[in-house]
Amino acid sequence: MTELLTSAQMRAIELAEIESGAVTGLQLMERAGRGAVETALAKWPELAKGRHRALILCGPGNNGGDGFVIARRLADRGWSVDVFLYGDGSGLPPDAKTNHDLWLEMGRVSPCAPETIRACERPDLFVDAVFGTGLTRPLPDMLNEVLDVRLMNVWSEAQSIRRLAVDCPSGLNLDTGMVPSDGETAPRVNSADLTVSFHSVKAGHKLALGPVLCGDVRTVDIGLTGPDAAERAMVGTAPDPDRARLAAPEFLHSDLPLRLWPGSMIAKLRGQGHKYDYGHAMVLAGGPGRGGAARMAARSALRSGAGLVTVLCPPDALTENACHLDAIMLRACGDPDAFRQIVDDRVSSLCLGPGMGVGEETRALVAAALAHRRGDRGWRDPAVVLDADALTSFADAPDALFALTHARTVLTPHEGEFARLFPDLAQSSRGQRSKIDVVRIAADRAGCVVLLKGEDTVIAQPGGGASVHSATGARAVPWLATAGAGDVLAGLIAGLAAPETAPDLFCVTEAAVWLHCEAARCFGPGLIAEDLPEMLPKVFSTLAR
Ligand SMILES: NC(=O)C1=CN([C@@H]2O[C@H](COP(=O)(O)OP(=O)(O)OC[C@H]3O[C@@H](n4cnc5c(N)ncnc54)[C@H](O)[C@@H]3O)[C@@H](O)[C@H]2O)[C@@H](O)CC1
Ligand SMILES: [K+]
Repeated sequence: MTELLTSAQMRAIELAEIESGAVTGLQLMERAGRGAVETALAKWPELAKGRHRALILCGPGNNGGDGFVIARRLADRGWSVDVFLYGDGSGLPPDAKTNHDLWLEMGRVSPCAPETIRACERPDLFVDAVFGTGLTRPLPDMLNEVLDVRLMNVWSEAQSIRRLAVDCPSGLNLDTGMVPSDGETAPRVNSADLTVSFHSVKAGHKLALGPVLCGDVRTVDIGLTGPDAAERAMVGTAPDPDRARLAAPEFLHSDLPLRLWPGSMIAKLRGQGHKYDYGHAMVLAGGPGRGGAARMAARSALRSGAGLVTVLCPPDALTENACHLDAIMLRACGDPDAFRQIVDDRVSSLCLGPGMGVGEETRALVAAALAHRRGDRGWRDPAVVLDADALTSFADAPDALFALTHARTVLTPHEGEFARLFPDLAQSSRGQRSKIDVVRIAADRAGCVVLLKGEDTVIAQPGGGASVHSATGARAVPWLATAGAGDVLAGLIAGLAAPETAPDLFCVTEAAVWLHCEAARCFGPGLIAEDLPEMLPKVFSTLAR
C-alpha cells in the first residue's frame, strides 16, 4: 500500500534524513527539481524535443527553491525561462537562496506582479513553485490572480499552456485537500495539469478538492525511503496508527498485482471449503414495500463470498421477499426476541440499516445484533455492519449506540448520516481538521471501524489506523452516485467479512470499497445499484493477475 503523509510527517522524514548525514537539503532540492522536469517531459514528450519557453513563479520558501532548480535545468536544455519571485530574495531559506543565486548566474529574477507577468511572451510551460507543504494561510489576492495563468487573458491559446505544480497547486492545503479562505470571500482555486509530489503522496492530494485541483499526480523518488517504509506499507497488515494509507493496489511507488491486493483479502478466492467455512451473513430488512435495499445488500453479500445469506424480515413482509429471493434464505424476524432465537453461532456477519426504517424497532434490533457475541465460545465475534436507518435511528442519542458497538462493528455513514452521529465533526464544523482526522476521532469515539463515504472515502479504526480510497481521475465513477449503491457496499462488507478466515474488519472494509468502485467502473455509465452485485464475478475474474 502507499502511505499518505501529512506536511509535518514529510518535514520530519526530510529532517531525519538530513540530520543523519545521509543527504543534504541542497541535494534533496536538486533531486526534487530534476525529478519535476523529468516527470513533466515524460508526460509531455513534445516538450522534450526542441527549445520551449517556461514561466516559473517561485515562492519565499523551499518550494520556490525547487522552482529555481527547475529554471536552471530547463535553461540547460536551451529553453527561454522567465522567473518571478513572490517575496524577497534575501529572505529565502539557505538551500532556496543557494539555488536562487545559482539561477542569477544564468538569468533574471523579477518581482512577482501581474503587469510584469502579462508582459512576458506566452509560455509553453507554466510552473507553480510558490507554496508547497509550508502554506500557512490563504493566498493574497495578487497571487490568486497570477496563479490562474490561463485566466490572465493575455496570451492567445492560453488554454493549451501546460501547468506544472511543484508539490501542489499553491493555495491547496496538503493535509486537508481544502483551500483556506479568509472567510469573507469564497477562495479562488488554482489548479494544475500535472502535480509532482516528492517521496510520497500527501493526504491533501487525495482528499476533498485535491484530486480536482492537482490533475495528474505523480510521485518522484528523492531517495528518502526510510528503513521502515516498506514495513509500514505492507499489504494486509494492520494500518499504521500514525500514517494514513491509500486503499489501492500499490506498494511504495509501484503497481501491485491485483491477486496480492485486494485478491488476498477475499477468502473465497484463496481456497476450497464447505459453505459454512465461508460463514453465514444475515441481513435485516424493513417492512412491506421497503425490502429492496436489504435484498440488494444480501445479494452482494452472497456474491462477495459469504457461504450462506439469510434475509430476516418482519412477518408481514415475508411474501414480498419470498417472491424475490432464491439462493438467499428468508426468515421472519420482527423483534429482538425472534432475532435471538434465530441467530446461532454459525452467523458470522450481520448487516443492518438499509430500508429498515428509523425508530425504536430498529434501535432494538441493532442492540440485539451488537449483543450477539461468540467470543466466550471460541469464535470471533460476528462482524456487524451498520448503515443508513440503523445509524439515523440513533441520531438523538449517538452515545447510546457507541455504548453498544464493539471492535467487530463497522459504521458506514454518508456525510449526512455522519453529521447526525458526530455533529461536531460534520463537514461544516471540520475547520482545519482533515477528513482523515475527523474519521479517526469518530472511530475512537464509537470504538469501532468507521467508513465515511465520498469520492474520498475515509476508513478509520480506533487508535488511529486510517485509509483513503480515492474514486477520482481514472477511477472516477460519477454514476455510482445512485440510489441503493450504499446498501450494496454494506452487503459487500458483510459478505467479505463473513468467512471465518476473513482478514480483520479494517482490511476487509478497505477491499470492499475498492471492489465496489471497480464493479461500478466495470459496468460504466447507466449503472443502477442492482447492477453492482452482478458485476462482482467479472471483477473477481481480474483478481488472479
Ligand atoms: N526541505 C527540503 O529539503 C525539501 C523541500 N522540498 C520543497 O519544499 C517545500 C516546503 O518548503 P517550505 O517548508 O519552505 O514551505 P513553502 O515553500 O511551501 O512555503 C513556506 C513559506 O511561505 C510562507 N507562506 C505560507 N503561506 C503563505 C501565504 N498564504 N501567503 C504568503 N506567504 C505564505 C511562509 O511564511 C514561508 O516563508 C515542499 O513543498 C517541496 O516543494 C523539496 O525540495 C524536497 C526537499
Ligand atoms: K506549488
